[in-house]
Amino acid sequence: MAPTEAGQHPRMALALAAHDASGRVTPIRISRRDTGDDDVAIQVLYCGICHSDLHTVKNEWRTAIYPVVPGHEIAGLVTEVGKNVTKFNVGDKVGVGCMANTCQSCESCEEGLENYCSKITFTYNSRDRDGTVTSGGYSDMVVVNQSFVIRFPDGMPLDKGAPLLCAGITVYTPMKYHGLNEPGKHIGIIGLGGLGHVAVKFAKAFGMRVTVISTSPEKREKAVEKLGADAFVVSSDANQMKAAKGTMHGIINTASASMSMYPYLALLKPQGKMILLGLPEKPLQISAFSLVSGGKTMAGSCMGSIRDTQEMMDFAAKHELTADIEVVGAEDVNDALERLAKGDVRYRFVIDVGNTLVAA
Ligand SMILES: NC(=O)C1=CN([C@@H]2O[C@H](COP(=O)(O)OP(=O)(O)OC[C@H]3O[C@@H](n4cnc5c(N)ncnc54)[C@H](OP(=O)(O)O)[C@@H]3O)[C@@H](O)[C@H]2O)C=CC1
Ligand SMILES: O=C/C=C/c1ccc(O)c(O)c1
Ligand SMILES: [Zn+2]
Ligand SMILES: [Zn+2]
Repeated sequence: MAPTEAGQHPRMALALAAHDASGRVTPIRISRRDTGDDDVAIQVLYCGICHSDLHTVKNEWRTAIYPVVPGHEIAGLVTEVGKNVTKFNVGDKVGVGCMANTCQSCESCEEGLENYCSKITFTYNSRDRDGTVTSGGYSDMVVVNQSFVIRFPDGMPLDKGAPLLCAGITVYTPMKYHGLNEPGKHIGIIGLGGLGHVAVKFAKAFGMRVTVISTSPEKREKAVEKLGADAFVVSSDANQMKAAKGTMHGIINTASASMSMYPYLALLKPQGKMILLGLPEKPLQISAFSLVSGGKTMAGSCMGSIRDTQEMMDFAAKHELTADIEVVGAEDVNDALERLAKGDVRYRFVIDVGNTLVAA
């Protein structure tokens, strides 16, 4: 299908965009800004397919600004740098996650927690400073301010490393800031998908006991044998949930759909913490008693800072920790999005942009 025209910047790029809430994308020509003094231009080689992309293109969060070019687990090569850019050179292996700009002056930005900036611009589907809408990494090139570009450490592959730029940092951050990275502690991971499976890998790298809590019994064998989970609990099995009751110091919730929190909070020890990462379309159901009795905490966590993202990538490279991926061509992205909606991926789709998103 011939790409359609769109965009207000001076140079053209190829992309895949959603034009409605069907959950499908089609080829489109978009425009990208010229490389400014503080910008890095990147040839996109790989881009992960995060469930947030699916929530967005299906307008489940009611935020879609169509045409939406999703993609925020971007990996590629530097092709051009602005005159103020000193940290990167042409040919460098780099990545871009979910942030493309922040105000750099609010309290959060001042604290180095720009992921909580009140004026954040996301890499995709987000109004930028110049009024245009950001287009993400389902595209053959991106232009990003140098402050939001991550260096790929030596030995970290672009394809298996791309999902760490969102899934990786999103699970790493709460483990770091909520003391859920201490050897010997017991952590539960709800949802064995893109975020969930890298959460298992990071938790094991931190020396923790890990229990996967899943709606999919068929995921058990690989979770234990391949990912190294110490235990696997099927959330619909009352006996398995009862046996795990009150045993976990913390739980990372990556579920992409709504659920009743009661049975999951019961798995926490007194004063345990449930960290919410999943962003389901519908609200979660929770009763006060399930938090109050036991003095338990629920906290949200959003992506992570650029500094922590670089720290996470370096940690992952040192521990040879990468995502388990299924590489798809641009022509198969719609099938991948359909399969993702059904949980039929082990555990992250990654688009081979460099070899397959090419002009017809
Ligand atoms: N807070 C943040 O900064 C970020 C949030 N997100 C959000 O995190 C969520 C997960 O993203 P991602 O890992 O890419 O998604 P995936 O689809 O890869 O994984 C989600 C997992 O949730 C589980 N799940 C699905 N439905 C239910 C249900 N009804 N009850 C319990 N578990 C369920 C499934 O695991 P299983 O089969 O094992 O049950 C599924 O594999 C999304 O909502 C996404 O938007 C993503 C990135 C950043
Ligand atoms: O997949 C990454 C999405 C992160 C995200 C976090 C918070 C929020 O409000 C979003 O719109 C996206
Ligand atoms: Zn994401
Ligand atoms: Zn700010």
